[in-house]
Amino acid sequence: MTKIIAFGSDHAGFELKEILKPYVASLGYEIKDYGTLNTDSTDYPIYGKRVGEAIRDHEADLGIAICGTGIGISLAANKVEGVRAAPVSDAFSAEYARRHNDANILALGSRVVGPGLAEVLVKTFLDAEFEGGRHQRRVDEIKAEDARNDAEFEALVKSGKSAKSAKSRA
Ligand SMILES: O=C(CO)[C@H](O)[C@H](O)[C@H](O)COP(=O)(O)O
Repeated sequence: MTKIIAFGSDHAGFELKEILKPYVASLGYEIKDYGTLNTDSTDYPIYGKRVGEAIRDHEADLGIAICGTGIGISLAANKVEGVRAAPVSDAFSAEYARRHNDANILALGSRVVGPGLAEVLVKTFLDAEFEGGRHQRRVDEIKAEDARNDAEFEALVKSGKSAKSAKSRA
């Protein structure tokens, strides 16, 4: 089944978003655009939230969120339950954000990376697969925190599926 990629950006990321959308479509993905729709000054939390909610609500499989640095929009997206947004500007991190962290949103800084590197980062991210195994346990621990479910986190630790106890981490 064709995977759906949710795009979102603020004004700083708009032009890069418009460059990346046809590129990602050419790779065989379906595109959904959650704005912004022009370069008028706006606020990145709006679009980080929208892309995050698209992932949470299963409207899209993965997201690409763009602001000037990639930081603000990833901070906003990461407030949405189930979102793991990774601000990335190198290919190694783009690959391992998927392989080890099961990141579901790639956050890019349009003032950090040019369009050529951005395409490499996007393709690397989309091509990589989550490895599971020991990484699943760690992502599960993030999910437990994500839901602010301390009981679930403690249960994971007690079950022995977690590497260390919560106390030894403190
Ligand atoms: O990078 C960003 C947030 O992390 C934003 O895209 C903006 O670049 C930054 O907030 C500056 O915004 P400006 O209004 O374009 O100066």
